[in-house]
Amino acid sequence: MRKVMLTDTTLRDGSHSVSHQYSLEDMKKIAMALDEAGIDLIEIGHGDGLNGQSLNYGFAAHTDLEYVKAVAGVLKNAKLTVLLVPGIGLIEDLEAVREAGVKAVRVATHVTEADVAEQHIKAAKKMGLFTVGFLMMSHMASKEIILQEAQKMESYGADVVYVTDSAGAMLPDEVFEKVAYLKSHLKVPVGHHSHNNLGLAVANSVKAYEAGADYLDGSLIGLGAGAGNCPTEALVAVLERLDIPKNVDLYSIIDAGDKVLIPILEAHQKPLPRMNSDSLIIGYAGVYSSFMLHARNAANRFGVDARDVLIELGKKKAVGGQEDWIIEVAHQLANK
Ligand SMILES: C[C@H](O)CC(=O)C(=O)O
Ligand SMILES: [Mn+2]
Repeated sequence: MRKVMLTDTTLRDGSHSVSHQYSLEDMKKIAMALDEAGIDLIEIGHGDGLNGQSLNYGFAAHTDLEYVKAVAGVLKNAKLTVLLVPGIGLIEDLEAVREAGVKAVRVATHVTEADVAEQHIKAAKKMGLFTVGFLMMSHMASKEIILQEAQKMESYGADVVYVTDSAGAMLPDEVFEKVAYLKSHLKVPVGHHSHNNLGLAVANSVKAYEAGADYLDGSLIGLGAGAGNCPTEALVAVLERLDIPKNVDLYSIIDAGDKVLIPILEAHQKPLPRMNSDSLIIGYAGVYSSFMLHARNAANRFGVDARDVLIELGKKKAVGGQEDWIIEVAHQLANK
């Protein structure tokens, strides 16, 4: 059986769950626990990636550079990783965090827009970074289109390409079909990042492995946008039951969640992630997970149902970066 590499995103996607308010000490403690447990890549920073700090996406307690500087020195084995959405993050931002100790980057684009990653992937490779192409909202495109976009990322130099289920909208057979198709046509390895909106994150991750994925994602206790990500500790337990080799130790990763992350969430007075009716609707409607908070706010403001706002955005095929649309949609629904 081939080994699976695990990326933990508690400190990046998971930062949505703490409104991007991790302190430097929180980041350090969690990163050390993940590193000790054997996580291969630890992704950190604002939930929306490098330079995500804005009125649209929310201001973080610290800049990405401050977080990177705090964490880089405490990791022994894991690759310190950031996420970059071209247009939100700039090549200069990547250069700055690379100088501060970042070893890997995931360059994320909407599933049909790999072209916008060309300069960023090429620049990342030139900087000597392990570079992952991250095709978001992969439920919105056919396997043929995903392959076409993945091949672009591969041609720019990506070391791995991800089928990313940003909205937690994909079903197990769909994950298998799309990952297997990429695996049989790409030269580089394939990865899968899941969200738990339909309660399928662990099952979909296992399906992705069975289809040939070599990289899988999780976050401690499933922290993350919307219903959260695939819970790393549950994924590790299932991989262990299936005898799939990995570098992560089960008890240490469980302890990282229980003894390190949960007390930090309690100190921030933040609830643990769970599937609720809103996040279920996100998976059902097939919209981006981080739309949830904005949809709730807009729904309250205009006196409409957040579920209708999300379903309408799904019909309009709204993508990350179009958060301003949420208010417009809520306003239109209110005027109907
Ligand atoms: C920028 C996004 O939050 C990346 C991600 O984690 C996803 O699409 O899912
Ligand atoms: Mn995500």
